[in-house]
Amino acid sequence: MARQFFVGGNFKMNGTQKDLKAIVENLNNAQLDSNAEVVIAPPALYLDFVKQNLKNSKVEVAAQNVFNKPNGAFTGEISVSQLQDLGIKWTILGHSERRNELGESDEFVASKTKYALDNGISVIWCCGESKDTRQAGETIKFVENQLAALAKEISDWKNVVVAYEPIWAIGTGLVATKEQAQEVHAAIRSWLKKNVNEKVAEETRILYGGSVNAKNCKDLAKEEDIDGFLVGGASLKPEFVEIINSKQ
Ligand SMILES: O=C(CO)COP(=O)(O)O
Repeated sequence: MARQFFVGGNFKMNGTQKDLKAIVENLNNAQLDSNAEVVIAPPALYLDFVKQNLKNSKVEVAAQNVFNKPNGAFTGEISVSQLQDLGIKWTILGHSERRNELGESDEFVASKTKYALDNGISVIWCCGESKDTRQAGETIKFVENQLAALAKEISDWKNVVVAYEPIWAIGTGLVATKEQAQEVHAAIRSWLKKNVNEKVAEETRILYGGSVNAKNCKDLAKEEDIDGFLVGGASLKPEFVEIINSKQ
């Protein structure tokens, strides 16, 4: 089964209403690859604003994070039911910026992923190694450990998209080579085959993230196990359209 190409735009903590309106209008007016699935993740404060302004039915809105408890006394968090209330069907979880800056453990990320999936929210689950881990030759072992923590919690992978984002490539302009990315994507797929099952390995989309831009996306998109991208900085720019269309 061919996996549908998937492109996510992670706006991170960027944009005001004016900026976001311009980004959304650019997407509204663009010709987007009809075979690509596209989601954009604005800051939580603007989820509804972006959704209301989005007129291109090809594009869905995602949260950048969601909590693992129902509504209640959890200051600063947002709940699955609040996402559902706005008609949001996706969330990113386990981004390295949250793991590293905010101390989210593998177990916490896995628990939030389970909670979101159990309650009908699809998840872009992120993994990826630091520069030190890569230099120590431990990239694959590291990513496999992150996967193992997730696999302990979840059994249904149907609504999971994996994003491999090496930390040294995020926001640095140092994109992974297509060989480096393909090697880890293939390792993730073979881990899924061995530890979950063949169908999940075959069907799960594995995205690459880290300094993807209009120039490097086409070559990366040709790799067998790269099923799309999770884009940071370039998703705020008009070139995001070229990245969405990189498989055309
Ligand atoms: O972290 C990323 C997407 O989640 C990648 O960010 P950049 O594309 O800015 O490197």
